[in-house]
Amino acid sequence: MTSLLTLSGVHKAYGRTPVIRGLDLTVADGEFVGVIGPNGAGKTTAFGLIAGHLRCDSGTIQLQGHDITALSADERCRAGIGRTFQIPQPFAGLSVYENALVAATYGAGLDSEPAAEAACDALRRCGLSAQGNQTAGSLTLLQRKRLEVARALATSPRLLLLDEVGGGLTDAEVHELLELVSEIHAQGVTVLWIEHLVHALVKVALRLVVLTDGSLLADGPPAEVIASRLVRETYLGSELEMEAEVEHVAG
Ligand SMILES: Nc1ncnc2c1ncn2[C@@H]1O[C@H](COP(=O)(O)OP(=O)(O)OP(=O)(O)O)[C@@H](O)[C@H]1O
Repeated sequence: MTSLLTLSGVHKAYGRTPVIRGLDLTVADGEFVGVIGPNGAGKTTAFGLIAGHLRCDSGTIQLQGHDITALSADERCRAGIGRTFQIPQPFAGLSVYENALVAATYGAGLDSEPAAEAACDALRRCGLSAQGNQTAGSLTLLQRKRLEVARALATSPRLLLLDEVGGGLTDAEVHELLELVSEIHAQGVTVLWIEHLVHALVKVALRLVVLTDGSLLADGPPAEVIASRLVRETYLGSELEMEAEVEHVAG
């Protein structure tokens, strides 16, 4: 598999507080990578750096061998990076279809006809075709999660960054979301998914990376990473819920 995304020696501080410390990460085309780590580890910051919503202090980011470090978020979106946000902010008064259309038009920069096609396609893939005319504000929580994924998909990404889309869902709803993301991955989209629901993530991710204090603590097959003593020790004493997640998966 060829390399799709490469982070080399990436650093980022907020003021004087370093948050990402020399992060190196390579993701091959077609991978499905889960990203875990305690609260404040820098996971969302790393996504912001990859998607261009934040700037690296130093280091480089490459997409398909091209240096994208200096590109804006819009340019990176057009280069094939789509993302969801931890706190989804759909246009509540617009219809579901219009929300996807805005992403295709302004995110991906498509003209009206291809944008309409991309929006419809994204809604279909996310099981929201029947809700196209409903306002986004009237959706259930699971449908809002689906819409968040659809908005990212409407930009036709090669690399999809999912930031805790599973939060707040019931087990059955999480299962539906896993199926949705697995289908998207099977359609050829490379997935990088931050999720606190480790037990759910390990069912679908083929590789797991653990971020702690802004650098990689572990990287490998999910079962091996979760079983690693270092990883389990990192979660010990962290939030109880997370500790339980890791212990539950490790058995
Ligand atoms: N805009 C900001 N300004 C200052 N500090 C920030 C900012 N955004 C995040 N931080 C801090 O940077 C650190 C890393 O935050 P980040 O959200 O990247 O971690 P995370 O691993 O995604 O955490 P969580 O799992 O809680 O979402 C935290 O200590 C956070 O408080």
